[in-house]
Amino acid sequence: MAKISLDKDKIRFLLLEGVHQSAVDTLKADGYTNIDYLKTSLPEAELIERISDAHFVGIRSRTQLTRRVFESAPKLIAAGCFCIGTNQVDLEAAQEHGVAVFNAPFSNTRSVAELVIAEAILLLRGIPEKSAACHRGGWLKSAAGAYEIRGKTLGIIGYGSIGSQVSVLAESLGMKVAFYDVITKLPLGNAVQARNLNELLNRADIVSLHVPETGATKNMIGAAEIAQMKPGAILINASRGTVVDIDALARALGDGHLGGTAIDVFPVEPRSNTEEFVSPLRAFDNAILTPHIGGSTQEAQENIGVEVAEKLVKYSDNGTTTSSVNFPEVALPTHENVHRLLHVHKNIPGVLTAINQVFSSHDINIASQYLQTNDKVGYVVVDIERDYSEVALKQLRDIEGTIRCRVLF
Ligand SMILES: NC(=O)C1=CN([C@@H]2O[C@H](COP(=O)(O)OP(=O)(O)OC[C@H]3O[C@@H](n4cnc5c(N)ncnc54)[C@H](O)[C@@H]3O)[C@@H](O)[C@H]2O)C=CC1
Ligand SMILES: O=C(O)CCC(=O)C(=O)O
Repeated sequence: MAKISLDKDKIRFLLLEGVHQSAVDTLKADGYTNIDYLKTSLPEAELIERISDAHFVGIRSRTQLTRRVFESAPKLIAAGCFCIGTNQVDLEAAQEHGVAVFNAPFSNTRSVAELVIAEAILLLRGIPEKSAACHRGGWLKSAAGAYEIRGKTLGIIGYGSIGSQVSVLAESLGMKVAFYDVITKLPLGNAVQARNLNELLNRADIVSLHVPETGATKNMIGAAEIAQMKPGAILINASRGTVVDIDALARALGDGHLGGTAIDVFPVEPRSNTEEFVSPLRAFDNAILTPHIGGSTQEAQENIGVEVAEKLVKYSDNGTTTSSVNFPEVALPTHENVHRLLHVHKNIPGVLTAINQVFSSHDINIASQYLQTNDKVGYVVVDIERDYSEVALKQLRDIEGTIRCRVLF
């Protein structure tokens, strides 16, 4: 029969936002050479044009994969977020279009945690203002308002991978740690879980945010929450820009209620390094402002490049979806001497029966079959021992509820 699956050099990858070279190397090592590599993100209209014939797309946090983008990407089978956060992707639209989304849930955790600790030390010493004064020819030699972090209380909001890593580093420097999380978590070391957000805000000298962007975390820290913080306390946000009300924070720096801040993420971030960064926080020397680089270290980016590219390769080569953030997870063995059929469909009754009916009506022997579902989507993988007709494949694609059906040889 005619070859139905694509040769590797025909499978097109669109990599944006300058993902690390390790991603390109990993893809090439596995035979994927058709790679369109861009250093920047793309605005929606341009992205729609570039993605129209891509099978895989790789992004970081700037590129918005919207419903319109998925509607314009008929060949797309997977998206790789070369970062932790996946809030820039319409995960529901991706799922409805049969696009599996992968990320790197741990590779930049340590980089963010180190930055937060460094910022806590610098802010408690008043270094940002002192450094800014030196740059302008000033000389603020004084111990007034300068403190060690030893013995101070760090309040962590969101005790997940990053929050708990910050907790360990902070304790190793002699800090006390309290945390607030919506889930009851095992505290590491001597950390204690606060009963509610206000309790944490009331007792912490430094508050650091490590929650994902969700409806519940939008403006989680606004004027009312800042008012609960101790006079002179420090606020650090390296999570997502939507979590802090920046105008309220600027007012609290202006009236002196807060002693300083470090912000790495903003409600609106420039799309490229040439676009102007606009924020009311630019007015304050005691605000460390960084361009969303919490996870931007060589170590993290290299690891992320390999990790996400390997997940894309695995999905392309054998259909494995382990650790996908929006797809039913299936860990598959290699498929030697069989053809492997991947069928993604709406999770509605009768699809599996219909699939099996097609196989039995064509007398096709099934070597093995795997099924996993979530509330919206079903993912069936079938290894077929013998040759089969394109008619059978068309019938499989025509089954009601089918989103995507592809064959691996
Ligand atoms: N600045 C940067 O470059 C980077 C930023 N990030 C951001 O950091 C976030 C956290 O990363 P991880 O620690 O890996 O995520 P994680 O998923 O391991 O931890 C998040 C924690 O927040 C908790 N949480 C969720 N909603 C909450 C709420 N409403 N109130 C209190 N706690 C809540 C969760 O229960 C969980 O324990 C990411 O979602 C991403 O947005 C991640 C990496 C780099
Ligand atoms: O490196 C990036 O572009 C984004 C890092 C980040 O925010 C994440 O990993 O969630």
